[in-house]
Amino acid sequence: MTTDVLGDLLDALAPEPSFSRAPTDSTTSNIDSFTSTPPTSASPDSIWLASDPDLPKQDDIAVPILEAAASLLVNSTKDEPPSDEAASGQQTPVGQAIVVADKPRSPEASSNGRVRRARASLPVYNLSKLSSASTQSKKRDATGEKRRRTISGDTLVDPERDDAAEPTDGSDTARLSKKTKHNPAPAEVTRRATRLSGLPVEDLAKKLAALGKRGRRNAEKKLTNVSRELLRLRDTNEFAHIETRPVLYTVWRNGKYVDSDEEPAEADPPRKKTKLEDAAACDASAPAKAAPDSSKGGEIRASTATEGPATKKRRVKKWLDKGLYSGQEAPSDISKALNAQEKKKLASLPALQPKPRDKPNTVLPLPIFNGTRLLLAGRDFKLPFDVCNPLPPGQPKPASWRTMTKNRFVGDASAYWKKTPHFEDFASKCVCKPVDGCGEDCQNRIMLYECDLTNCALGPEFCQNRAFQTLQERTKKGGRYRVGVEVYKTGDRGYGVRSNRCFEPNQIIMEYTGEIITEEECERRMNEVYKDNECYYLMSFDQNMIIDATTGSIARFVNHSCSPNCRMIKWIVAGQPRMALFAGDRPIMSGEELTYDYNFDPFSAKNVQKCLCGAPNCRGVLGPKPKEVKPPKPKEEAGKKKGSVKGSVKAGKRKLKELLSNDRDGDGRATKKRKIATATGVVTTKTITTKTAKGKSTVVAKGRGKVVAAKMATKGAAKGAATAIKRSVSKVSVKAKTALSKKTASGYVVKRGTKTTSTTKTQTKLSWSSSNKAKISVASSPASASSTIVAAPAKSSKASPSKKTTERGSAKSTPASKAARPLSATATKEVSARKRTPSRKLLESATSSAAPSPASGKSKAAVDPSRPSKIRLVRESVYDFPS
Ligand SMILES: C[S@@+](CC[C@H](N)C(=O)[O-])C[C@H]1O[C@@H](n2cnc3c(N)ncnc32)[C@H](O)[C@@H]1O
Repeated sequence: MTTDVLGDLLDALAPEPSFSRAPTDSTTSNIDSFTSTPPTSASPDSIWLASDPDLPKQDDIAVPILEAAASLLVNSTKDEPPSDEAASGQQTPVGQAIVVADKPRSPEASSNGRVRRARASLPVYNLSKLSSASTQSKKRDATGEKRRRTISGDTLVDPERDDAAEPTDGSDTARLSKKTKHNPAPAEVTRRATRLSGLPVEDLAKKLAALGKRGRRNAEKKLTNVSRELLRLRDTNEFAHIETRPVLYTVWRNGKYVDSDEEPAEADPPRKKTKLEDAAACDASAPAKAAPDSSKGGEIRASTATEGPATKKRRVKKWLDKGLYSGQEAPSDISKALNAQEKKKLASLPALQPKPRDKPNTVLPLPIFNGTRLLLAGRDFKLPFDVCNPLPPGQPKPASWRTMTKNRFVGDASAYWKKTPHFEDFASKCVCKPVDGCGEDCQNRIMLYECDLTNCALGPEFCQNRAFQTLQERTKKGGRYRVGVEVYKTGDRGYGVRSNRCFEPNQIIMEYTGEIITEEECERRMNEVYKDNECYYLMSFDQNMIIDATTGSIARFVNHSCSPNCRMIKWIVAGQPRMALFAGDRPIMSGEELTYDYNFDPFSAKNVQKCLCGAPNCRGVLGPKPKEVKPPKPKEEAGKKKGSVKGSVKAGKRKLKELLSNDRDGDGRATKKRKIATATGVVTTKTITTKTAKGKSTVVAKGRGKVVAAKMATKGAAKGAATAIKRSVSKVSVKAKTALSKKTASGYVVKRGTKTTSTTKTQTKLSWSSSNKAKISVASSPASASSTIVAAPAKSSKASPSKKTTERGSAKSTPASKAARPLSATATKEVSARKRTPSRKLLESATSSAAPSPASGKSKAAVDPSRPSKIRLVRESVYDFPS
């Protein structure tokens, strides 16, 4: 009996994937296809899933069958009388064989093969629905029966066949399936853990091993047979997971299966209470409360009472389809705006009537038809204040050039720089307090020295005189807004630089960097390297050196304008001269082209370029700045300005420049107009006028002239109009010690008078004078507080009249007073020629221009004792002679 049962069991198990546990090599492929075969009577899906290695083991699937068989085995070994079902050829289906409620402790197995946990209270589940048999529930039976196939051994059993068509091989599994179908589970079935059933759950592999050789061979043989059937099955829709019948959905509620056929249709689940209902409820509970106001509420209640659950009425936003100004009168003719009648009507709108209790409206709304008018009139688009407004991509770009973010000394420049440490003589140190914040009165600021740890007691949190540091901070992270400028192609002047953000007045914008070269190197480059260039990026810098920004920052692309919005200013930063572009006195808007006045002196007519800046005051050519002649102020006005000028004198170089015309000393006393050597013929004379704010010292300026690279005479358009140029204005603060009779290598001569002051502000006017080995006479007219420097060419007679000569003097620039000027293309080319052959005519005119000096030919300064203490800071420079 046991052997028969086992045989049946093997037959039943033959097509099951569990057999893949002991495959032979020859059957591996079959097993593969076999394991991926979906439908079996036991659990089709699980077989398909078994092909996935990540999914539960196949043992788990085989276990229920084995257990079912085992239960049969147990029954048979005990020789128990067959039950009625068994007698009638019906056996307990798998689902029922697991547990029956009235035998709680009897051996049982989970219907789906999974080990169940024991539970203290044995809840009653409708296992026929929950278990795999539940998939064969009534509904499933009705709709999904056709899909079920039963595999018995190697024979597919047609589920449509009636009971008479019993499987021929007597497969228990097939029978079991049938029984399951025809014997619905009893109403009360409980779930029990398999491990509590007492039956050992044997491993299939063990069972196979126990079969012996022959048994295994039989089993394998059956497997190969089965696989052919399964291969056929593979082509079915079911295998390909093509659903041909509708999917049935089951309903679960509170963790329990709800059979819609069995259970009476429940009322709709409680809807979320709408606010309206809440309101109605509230109203119902407290009618007295709601009664006094709102007839509306009453309506709502009425409607809810009569119509049942109220649906929320959607609020319709009028303006969605009517527009923002819906309900307002529009002008009959929008091009004429409102006529009087319409205005009157508009004014009578109740919404516009003043209410006595209303607070006054301080924020005025836009006029109602503002938009209409704007559309009709139009307006240039302009972004708000500090919005970054870069150009769109795809702009033409200049040919690539090597950029340099820091100045670099090239060749002898470094050595030359070190040899002349004249800045140390004027090393500035401010005495500002936190409350001052290194503002306009800051000593360093006036001297154009940037504050740092060494020369300023205030930290960066208080000090406002750290423009270069601020610039570095601003730009180090990069980004268009932080950089704030971009190169763009202008219509007629090549490339230029525009702002893509706004800048405040006098704010630092970008640094002008490049290679710092000596004059000789500049000359060499002009003759050899740049000889075919159209644009030059050379600018006079400091100590007669030149910045060549051919390799440098984008500041080199900044164009000239006769009415500029920026300035190029040289500052001393940590002892080093640095040049940067600063915004002018007015703010710069986003999108403006950045320009500064080149104050450009071409060396020859060849180099005169037409200026295309388009400013109303355009000089017509790229040339030097004309002399500023301002009408003298009426006395009264001058008197009124007494106090203000005093303050303004402290205001630094830029403000002093403006105040030059007022010519007032530090005490507010009006001074006489400075004598400025006027240009005669082609000679350009530089005059340095100094003025101090305090003290009574006498200053005599004396020194030797030296050609400054950037001092270029005008020719061509500027010919004959060469004028004394107010070159730069600076305030110089000198310590008493250093100020005393100190002649510096840079050509400054500073003498102290009777009293010393620790801080003295000096206003410097610089004009250029020409000379050949110039002996500069500095003369102070008793009547004038200013010193005029005129050229007294000592050996002019020796010069050939046919040749131009310019001799370099020994003048050095002050850190603060030297303006940045681009060099003309041929500037340096002609310098050497001029050195040797000065024009007699020019020299004569130079001499004549020295005529006002009482002591022509010698440096001399007369002192006006009536004048207050002054330190006159004189810088001498000799200008070359234009032909
Ligand atoms: C330092 S570069 C400026 C950048 C130059 N536009 C470029 O494309 O490289 C100086 C040259 O620009 C031109 N330039 C600058 N400003 C000008 C102006 N206002 N009118 C005419 N040309 C100007 C002149 O050719 C001048 O020699």
